[in-house]
Amino acid sequence: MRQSHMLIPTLKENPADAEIKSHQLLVRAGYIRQIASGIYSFLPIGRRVLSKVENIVREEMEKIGAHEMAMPALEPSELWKETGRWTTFGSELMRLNDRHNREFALGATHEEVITSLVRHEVKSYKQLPLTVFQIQNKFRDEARPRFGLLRGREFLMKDAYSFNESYESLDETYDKMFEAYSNVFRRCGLNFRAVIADSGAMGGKDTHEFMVLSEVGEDVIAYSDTSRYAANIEMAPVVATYEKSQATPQALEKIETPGQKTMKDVAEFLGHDLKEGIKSILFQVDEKFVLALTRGDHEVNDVKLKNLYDADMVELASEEDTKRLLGSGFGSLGPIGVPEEVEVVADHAVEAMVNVSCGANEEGWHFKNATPERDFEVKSYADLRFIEEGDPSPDGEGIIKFARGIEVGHVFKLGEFYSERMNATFLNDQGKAKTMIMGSYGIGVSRTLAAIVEQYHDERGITWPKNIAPYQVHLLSLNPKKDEQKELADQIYDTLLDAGIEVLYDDRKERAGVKFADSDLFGVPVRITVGKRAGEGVVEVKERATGDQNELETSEVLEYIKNWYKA
Ligand SMILES: O=C(C[C@@H]1CCCCN1)Cn1cnc2cc(Cl)c(F)cc2c1=O
Ligand SMILES: [Mg+2]
Repeated sequence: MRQSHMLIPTLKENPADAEIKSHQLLVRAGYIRQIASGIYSFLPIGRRVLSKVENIVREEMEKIGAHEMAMPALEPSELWKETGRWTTFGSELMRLNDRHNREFALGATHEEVITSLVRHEVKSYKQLPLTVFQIQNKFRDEARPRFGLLRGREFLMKDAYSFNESYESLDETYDKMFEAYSNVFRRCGLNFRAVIADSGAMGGKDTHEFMVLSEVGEDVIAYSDTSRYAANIEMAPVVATYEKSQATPQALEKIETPGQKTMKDVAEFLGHDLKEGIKSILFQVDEKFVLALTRGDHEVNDVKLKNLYDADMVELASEEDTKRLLGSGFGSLGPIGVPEEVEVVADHAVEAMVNVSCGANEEGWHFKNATPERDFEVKSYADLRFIEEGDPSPDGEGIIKFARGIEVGHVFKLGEFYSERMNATFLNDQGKAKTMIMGSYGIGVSRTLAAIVEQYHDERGITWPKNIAPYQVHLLSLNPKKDEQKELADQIYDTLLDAGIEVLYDDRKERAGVKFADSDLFGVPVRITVGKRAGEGVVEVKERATGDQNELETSEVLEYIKNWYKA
């Protein structure tokens, strides 16, 4: 393609509202332009890259037998009323009325739409399993769109839906999707982890998020430094074990600790380190009051507490409830002498503790030499703390490290939530009507594109992976006014095009400096420059990512490019 005819508006400066590299570079290099907050146009080179990502997704979906279709973006509200989601989704679901004043949603996701289609068209187990997908713009009125394509209000998503006759069959489809997603993100050159996002016990397989490791990611993941284990920070189970202290229990002592508020203050005041104190936090768990104990240097994981009680609500007890039940404020709470109505649970680490300090449930007083079971009852010991860097990985391989992640994919086992409410049934091999079992599987295609830029750029611009770049070769003629340069560049352009190479040809009447700067911004992997040695039939070839460059005879160019892309 000749740049003299193309719209690729590049900018020297970062746009004011662009805080992260992918947002800055995609705008500066003329890939996208914002029309409104969180809403973007893809300019020609942006559209080409988006298609490269789309096609990788499409190929991997078709490889596992998912069939592409296209569903409407206009979703009748009646369908969302059948599942109750018309009300549960508030202002994030964009809505509009047609000329007859009928209500529609602008498609945020398509479980209802696809289920309403399948319930009419699928009647027999012989038609299952069925997996369909689409690649389509979704609309979600995010309260705070930010970071360019990473959190937009209209964005490109691949959403797939599976309909299975049994949970075993759903597991098979889920595993195939899991594999396909790994292929997609590997082919996009991304450093990613499949993260256990399940709120259930360790290894719960109801849902995984695919996270690209990046400092600008919104989520924190705990991952193993030697295996592929990764889990959402609030889900990651702690498998660390604790050596029971061999110390002889000393006599309990009540000590005045005036003005010592935090665990750190108390530990310093009593002259021991944090891990020799017990942290006691009072929670309200649904209607119950629970005093959760952890070792002084650990943090209570309220999601785990919620799972332990299978509760709907877990929150810190109020000041007045704390005072009423335990007789003191937050700084002096402890497990000794708590009333019946307060249940005491403790993280496993507490069980191994002897002669430790804890609050005395009296303002400004603490106990020294407290020992579990002798001095206080614990109703149950459980994994109640947040996992920490350095903890052993739950899969037994390596140790845990933290990273921030950008969620680019999410796979769900939906079960019967939609098919039951929408009466999507099939006749099984006994002729009995059964509710279909569903899965749903999403990839943020435009978000993936931005995540690739986050992982592939340098100070001069984007450094696309070979199979994602908008073109394979960027051909520059530095001074088209010089005939020998223009003719040689035109000749190389035609040779490459005839060989099926994707070429972006900078034939503009611009200064060399402008051409080089734009070329570095675009990030096309290989650049061929026709300059002052054109007369000798010699051109320069340069690799964008490594900066390696050398000179080639015109006759060597095509072979060089073919080999470079075969490697
Ligand atoms: O989208 C999913 C589940 C899967 C993900 C993969 C592709 C198919 N759907 C979850 N989710 C997230 N945000 C939403 C936002 C709005 Cl406004 C909405 F109305 C619905 C949803 C919603 O359902
Ligand atoms: Mg998600």
